[in-house]
Amino acid sequence: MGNVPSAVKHCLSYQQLLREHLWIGDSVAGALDPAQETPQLSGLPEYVKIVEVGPRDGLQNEKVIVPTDIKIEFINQLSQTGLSVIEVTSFVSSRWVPQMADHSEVMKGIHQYPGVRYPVLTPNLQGFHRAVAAGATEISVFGAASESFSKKNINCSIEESMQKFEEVVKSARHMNIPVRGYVSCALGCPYEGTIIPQKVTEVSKRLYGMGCYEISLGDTIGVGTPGSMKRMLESVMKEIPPSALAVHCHDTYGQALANILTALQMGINVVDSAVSGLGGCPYAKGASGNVATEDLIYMLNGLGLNTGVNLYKVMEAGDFICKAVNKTTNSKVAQASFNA
Ligand SMILES: CC(C)(COP(=O)([O-])OP(=O)([O-])OC[C@H]1O[C@@H](n2cnc3c(N)ncnc32)[C@H](O)[C@@H]1OP(=O)([O-])[O-])[C@@H](O)C(=O)NCCC(=O)NCCSC(=O)C[C@@](C)(O)CC(=O)[O-]
Repeated sequence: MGNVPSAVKHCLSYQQLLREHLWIGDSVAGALDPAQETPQLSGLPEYVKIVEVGPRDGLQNEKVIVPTDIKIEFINQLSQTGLSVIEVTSFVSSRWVPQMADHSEVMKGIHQYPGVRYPVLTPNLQGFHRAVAAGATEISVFGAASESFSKKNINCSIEESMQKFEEVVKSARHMNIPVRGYVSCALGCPYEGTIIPQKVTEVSKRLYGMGCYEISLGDTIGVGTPGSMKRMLESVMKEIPPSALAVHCHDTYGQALANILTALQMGINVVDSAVSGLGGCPYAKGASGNVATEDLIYMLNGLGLNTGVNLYKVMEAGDFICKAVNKTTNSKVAQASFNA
């Protein structure tokens, strides 16, 4: 059984999972090649990059403050799963998001593994300078396609936010720091309801134009469907190539995996997710967790798509953080495996 984590060895469905060809990461993967047996759906990429947002999006809405050393251990465990991008924290106001108040300690405390990138969120120059001082080498700015959400989330209009982001991107460029751009409410807003694809396209284009290397389109409250995802992406892709886009799906209405599959079929190969389906935005009432990384990997493995991520190690990290925050996992795959 090679390097199988101990908690996973003991779950009854481990053998069953092996039979289902889910093991990725050692010789078993070579022996069982899911791609040979899995009929490929059309238009899918060969490789999918997962951006793990559990330590940031996953924890930011937790009411009880998670101790800094637990956050650090969580990130260190995730770093050993094969994930290549782990969003660590956000350099926002502790008055607005108390859970992220230890951003500098977390950033400084993690072990940075070779081959893993550790971006952080920065809403403005103040956050940017603090992030750099703490050792961040990649950042994300986070805008919205909804005026009301922008105001509630970062206390300024979309136009004002773009001006702040321009300053951040300019400073980041001087330091060769890559910047990712988020567009929240891409498929709906908790305050305005429907958001038209043209608005999402307009904001995405601004962020891409100012130098964000990738635009992550967020279904912040998880209301999208494959239909609305397709319509939104068709519009955004008129201005931005799919190679510079990512999707970020919350699972409130249980559509996240279907929405992600739609995006993959349209040529997108970067997907955000959070271990155990943790997550939610404090300023998006009713939003549930992100799509669970475990469930995403299970789907991608079943499609024969390469992620380079070890599902079992991700399940272990999920088990660790769920126990630490006293929560039951939202991942169906973890539930099925551990409860079988
Ligand atoms: C943006 C601000 C700071 C504006 O907040 P503000 O109150 O408008 O800020 P201000 O510029 O007027 O300054 C007021 C005070 O905040 C301080 N301040 C100013 N900037 C910072 C900073 N960077 N870090 C720490 N402190 C800061 C500043 O120093 C000052 O302190 P005082 O003088 O009163 O003691 C605030 O609204 C904020 O922190 N918002 C963050 C909210 C947040 O993190 N939301 C969750 C993000 S999730 C999300 O957006 C969705 C996403 C990305 O996950 C994708 C999806 O799911 O779709």
